[in-house]
This record gives sequence, C-alpha cells and structure tokens, in this order.
Amino acid sequence: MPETTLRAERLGKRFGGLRAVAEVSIEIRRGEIHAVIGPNGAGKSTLINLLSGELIASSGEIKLGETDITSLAPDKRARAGIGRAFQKTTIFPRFTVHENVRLAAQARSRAPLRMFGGAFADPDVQRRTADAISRAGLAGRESIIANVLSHGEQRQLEIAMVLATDPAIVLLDEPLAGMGQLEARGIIALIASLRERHAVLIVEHDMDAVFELADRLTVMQDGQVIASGLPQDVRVHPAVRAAYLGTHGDAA
Ligand SMILES: Nc1ncnc2c1ncn2[C@@H]1O[C@H](COP(=O)(O)OP(=O)(O)OP(=O)(O)O)[C@@H](O)[C@H]1O
Repeated sequence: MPETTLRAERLGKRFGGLRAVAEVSIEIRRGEIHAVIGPNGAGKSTLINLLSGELIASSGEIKLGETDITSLAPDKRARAGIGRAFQKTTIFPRFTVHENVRLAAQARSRAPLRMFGGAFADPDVQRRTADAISRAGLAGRESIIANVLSHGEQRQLEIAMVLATDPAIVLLDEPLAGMGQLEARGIIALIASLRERHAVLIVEHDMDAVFELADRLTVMQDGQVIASGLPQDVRVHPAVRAAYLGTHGDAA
C-alpha cells in the first residue's frame, strides 16, 4: 500500500454560524489520485483551501508525512511540499513560459528570488524548470509569451509551475473548468501522469473525468464526508447515489 503523504484528521472550518467543513478526515497517498466530489456548496473548495493554507482550520489537524502543518502559512506549506495550481492567478501574462516556470522553480529554491543573474546559474533551478516544462507537455513552447497561450496551454503552464516546486502533493481545484473536450483530454492525460511522482488531490465536477482518474474517491455533502474509498465501491454507496450521483451509479 502506498505511504500516506498528507493526512487531515477531523478538520473543521466555520464561517460565522456556517460549518463549511465538519469533522473531515482524509488521507492522500503518494502514487494515488484522490478525487473529492460533492454537490455545490459541499465544502470541497474550503477543504482544498484548508490543506493549502489559504484558510486556517477552526479545528482538527493536518500532517504532511510526520510534520504538523495545521497552522502553517501557504508559503511555508509550499516549501514543505504542498503544490497548488491556481487558475491563471499565478501566471505572469507578459512573461514567457520559461520565465514563469523558472520563477516558480526559484521560489522553491533556497537562493534569494532574483529575476536575472543567480537563477540562470543555478543548475537545480534550471533542471527543475526544464523537467516541469517537459512533463507538462510544453516543450518547444518555452519562448511563447504566456498570455498568447491557448486556455488549455495556460492550464498546462499552471501545472508546470506547480511541478517546478517539486511538490510531494499536488492540489487541483476544478482543473477542467472551462475546457473544450479536446483540451480536457490533454489535461486529463497530464493529471494521470502526475501519480507517478506525487500524491494528487483533485476537486472536479466532470464525473467522467473523475471516474477515469481517481484511484480513491471521497464524497462530501454539507461539509461532511458521506463516503470514501475505491471508486467502484463509492459509486454504489446508497448515500452517495441519493445525495449526488443519482443514476450515474447505474453505470458501475
Ligand atoms: N469565505 C467564505 N465566507 C463565508 N462562507 C463561505 C466562504 N467560503 C465558502 N463559504 C460557504 O461554505 C460552504 C462551502 O463552500 P465551498 O465553496 O467550499 O463548496 P464547494 O463544494 O467547493 O462548492 P462548489 O462545487 O460550488 O465550488 C458554502 O455554503 C459557501 O457558501
């Protein structure tokens, strides 16, 4: 069985009187793609924000390996090995693909952040930059300015920028949102390849993609986990069918 990379225990988040996430326990293991699904407002994005550090939990504990990261800020979690792809917000639109990925690689290195000079000379930054560009399928596109990339390529660039930080775990919040079918196929293949080196958590509404990608599935409703396990078991779980999947489970 793969080792546990990230473990959340009885995680909770309140917004005033609303319990957006309540007593959620989840394990994300290296070598696995773990999908979190559930109806709108179930708490999926809040959970990702709690894991990445954008939100601090009201209760519970998060461990990365043996390290307690429950109250670490996002930059410290990133350095500890949590990589999160943000939709376009982290891309510098006027910089090239290579410059964007190099900056991400550099942010993870111990060297001070410098746009020119040191980064070019640092072989580790260069290696991680080239490796991330290649893994994200952007080899040959290094000198393209980011804002002229297609929507799908910009998503690839966001993922490249995460990979450049050498994360233990990759968090993806709706990576297929706004994609055409052809572009989605490419991103699905890219996400599938990530399990070779990382633990992956994906929140996604596209059920066909979820069932194609997920090694493990957690279903949330009203802030709570209503089922978790192997996709073939979860999809026939009565509470899941009642709450969310409806007739989709019949395809099992
Ligand atoms: N910053 C916030 N302040 C107050 N309430 C919030 C905040 N963020 C989320 N919520 C509420 O918490 C609940 C869970 O929201 P969340 O966005 O995590 O759900 P979700 O499962 O990701 O939904 P969707 O699939 O629509 O993205 C919702 O009722 C939402 O309105």
